[in-house]
Amino acid sequence: MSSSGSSLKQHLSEKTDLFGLQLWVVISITVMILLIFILTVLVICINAQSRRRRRAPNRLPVTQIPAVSKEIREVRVEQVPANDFVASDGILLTIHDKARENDSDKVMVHLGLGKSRPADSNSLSGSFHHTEKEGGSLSGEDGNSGIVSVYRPASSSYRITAPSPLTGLPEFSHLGWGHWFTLRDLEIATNRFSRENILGEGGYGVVYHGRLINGSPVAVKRLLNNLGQAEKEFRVEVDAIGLVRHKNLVRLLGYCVEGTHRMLVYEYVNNGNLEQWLHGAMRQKGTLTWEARMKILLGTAKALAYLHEAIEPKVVHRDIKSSNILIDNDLNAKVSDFGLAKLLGAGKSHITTRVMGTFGYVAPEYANTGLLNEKSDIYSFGVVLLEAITGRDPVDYGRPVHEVNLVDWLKMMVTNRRSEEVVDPSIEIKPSTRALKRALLTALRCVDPDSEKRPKMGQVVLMLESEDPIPREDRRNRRNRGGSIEIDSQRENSDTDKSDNP
Ligand SMILES: Nc1ncnc2c1ncn2[C@@H]1O[C@H](COP(=O)(O)OP(=O)(O)OP(=O)(O)O)[C@@H](O)[C@H]1O
Repeated sequence: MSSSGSSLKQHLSEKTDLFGLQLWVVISITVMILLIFILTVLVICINAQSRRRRRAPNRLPVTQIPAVSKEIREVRVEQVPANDFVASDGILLTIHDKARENDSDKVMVHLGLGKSRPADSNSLSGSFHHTEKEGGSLSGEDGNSGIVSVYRPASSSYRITAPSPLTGLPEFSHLGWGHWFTLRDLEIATNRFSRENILGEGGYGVVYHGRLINGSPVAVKRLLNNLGQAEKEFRVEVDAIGLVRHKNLVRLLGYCVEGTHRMLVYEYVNNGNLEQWLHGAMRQKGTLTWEARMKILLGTAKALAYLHEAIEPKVVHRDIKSSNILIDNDLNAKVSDFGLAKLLGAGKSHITTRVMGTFGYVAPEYANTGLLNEKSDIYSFGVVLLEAITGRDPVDYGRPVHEVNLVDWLKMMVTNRRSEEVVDPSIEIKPSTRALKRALLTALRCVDPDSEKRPKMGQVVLMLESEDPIPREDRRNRRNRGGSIEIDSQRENSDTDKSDNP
C-alpha cells in the first residue's frame, strides 16, 4: 500500500514536457482551467437568459388583435351559425341591399347634409394630427394636454407612465404598472366574494365591489375560468393591457393569477353605466340631460379614438355597448372591458361567443362575415349614440314591428323628416335643432352599412365637438348640387337660427 502510494507520489513529481513542470502542477492547472471555463459558460448562459427575459415585453405588442380575427370564424362555424344569427335579426341580413344604401343617401339629404364624399369628410373632421393641435381631444391620461400618448414598448417610456400612488399593497407586477394580488388579498377586499358585494355578472365573469387594505374602492372581475391559458401568457397580456391609459378608459389596477383563478382588479366607477341610466335602475336617480348624454358619448368617442388611432398597435374593443360605458360622479364616460376580448380570445365556446359582441350593436359585416376591424367598433358606437339620443334599446321586441330595430326606425324617421320626434321624450329640455342634427348625422355616418364610409373615431370626436351648424365646405358642395338639397340647407339654417337664437 505504502509502496504504491510512494510510487504515485513519485509519478506525480516527475517532470513533464510542458515547461518542465511537475505532473501534479500540470493536472492542477488543467482542472482550474476547466473549472474557470465551466463557470464562464454558466455566467454567459444566465446573463443571456435574463437579458432575453428583460427584452420580452419590448417585443410584445399591446395586444395582438389581428385585423381579421380567427376566433370569430371559429364561432361562426361552431357556435353561432351565421344564418341563425342573421335570420333571428333579419335586419343585418338585408342591410347590405342596394335599396338600403339608397335609403341611407336619403337620410343624409333630409338631415340637410347630403351624402359626404371623401373630400367632405376631410374638411369636416380633419386628421387625427389636426386634433392634437386643436386641443388634444384624443390624448391619453390627461385629456386636455394636447399630447397623444403613443405606446412605445421601450421599457423607459412605460416605466415613466407607470401608476401607483397606492401604498401598502401587494407586489408590483414585473413590468411595473400595477399590482399582482394574491387570492387572499382579493378575498379580504371582497368579503370572501360575498353575494352582497356582487355588482353584476357579464359574459366574462362576476364583478365584485371591493376595498383594498389602503381603503381604495375597486371592482374585481372574477373570470369564469382559466380556459387553459398559461399563467405567464395571461400575465404578459394583462401587463400589456394595463399599460393602455386614457381618462375615458376604466383603469386596470392589477390582477390575480393563482391556481386556476384569474381575476382583474379595476378602479371602481361609482355612478352606474349608461345602460342603467337610459333603461335601468339608475333612472330612479333622474334623467340624463341632453348635455350629459353628449358628454358621455364624446368621452366614449375619445376613448375609442385613443384605442384605434393613438396607440400602436391599435386595440379593437369588439363589444361597445351602453352597459360597457361606466359613468363617474362628474358624468365622465369610462369605457370598460377593452382588451378582455384579446385576453380571453384564445379560449373556446362561451368566451369566443362573447367576442361576437352583443346583439343589436354588432356591425353587419362583422355578423355576416366574421371580419373584424375598428370599423365594427365605430358601428357599435353609432348604435350607442342613437340609443342615447332616443332612449330606446337597439333592439326592442316590445315595439311595433317597424320600430323594433333602432337603426332602421331612425333612418325611416329621418327620411320622413321627423327627426325632431326621435329625441328621448324623458329629456325635459330638448336639444337645439342644430345639436340634434349634429348628433344624428354623426350616428348615421357611424352606422353606414358600408364600413369604408364610416368616419374614423378621431373624426367622430371632431364632429361631436364641433359648434358649426354645418362645415362650410359641406355647404358649398351642397349648393353646387342644388335642387332639393338647397331647400334643405335653407330649412336647416332657419331651424338653427330659430333654436339657437330664441
Ligand atoms: N370598474 C367597475 N366599476 C364599477 N362597476 C363595474 C366595473 N366594471 C364592471 N362593473 C359593473 O359590473 C357589472 C358587470 O359588468 P360586466 O362588464 O362583467 O358585464 P356587462 O357589461 O353587463 O356584460 P358584458 O360582459 O357583456 O360586457 C355591470 O353592472 C357593470 O356596470
